[in-house]
Amino acid sequence: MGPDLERVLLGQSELAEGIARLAAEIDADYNGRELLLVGVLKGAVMVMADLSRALHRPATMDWMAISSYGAGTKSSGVVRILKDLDADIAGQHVLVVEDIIDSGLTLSWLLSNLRSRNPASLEVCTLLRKPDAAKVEIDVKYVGFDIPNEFVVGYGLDFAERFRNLPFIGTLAPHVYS
Ligand SMILES: O=P(O)(O)OC[C@H]1O[C@H](OP(=O)(O)OP(=O)(O)O)[C@H](O)[C@@H]1O
Ligand SMILES: Nc1nc2[nH]cnc2c(=O)[nH]1
Repeated sequence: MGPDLERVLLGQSELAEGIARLAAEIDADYNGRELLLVGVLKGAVMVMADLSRALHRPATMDWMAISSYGAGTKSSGVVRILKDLDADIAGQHVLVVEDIIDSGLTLSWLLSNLRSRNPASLEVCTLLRKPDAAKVEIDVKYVGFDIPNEFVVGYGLDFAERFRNLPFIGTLAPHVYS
């Protein structure tokens, strides 16, 4: 695991089961509707890659990059668009794919931004959610795992750009961020 990590929270097989469960729910709900998956860079890359391949339906993909965390473990509260969507989403069934909802501030901002572009429907799928960290209420239709209020890394999630390529989700050892 390495000295910079404290413990494994979700291993590879648990993550694969969670993704398969989410894909089955989405498959059932979107029967007969064309789906546009909107991935939120960079953290959602792994979720998007695995979830999209677990779906049994055609789906298009687009990407947005927004940032509110800078290099540390606390939300700055200021959301910046680093890369916008390539195409218009008006009239489309949009499913936002996220790695984690922590305070909810990023997603709350993103949803109001996307809603103003008049999609036919707008829902959210997140791999992880921290119920005890929520600062705003958000209606999230698809949640992989509710986790404790600890900073996690791996499977796309970083600390100062490190750890994104770990195949599992783990917690950081305190010496890394203190
Ligand atoms: O609910 P919140 O407290 O707002 O936090 C959630 C956001 O933080 C992470 O992104 P980050 O800004 O770290 O960018 P990254 O995906 O490029 O790592 C994550 O991907 C979410 O978008
Ligand atoms: N890597 C990482 N990014 C986050 N962004 C919001 N919460 C988290 C977290 O727990 N880990």
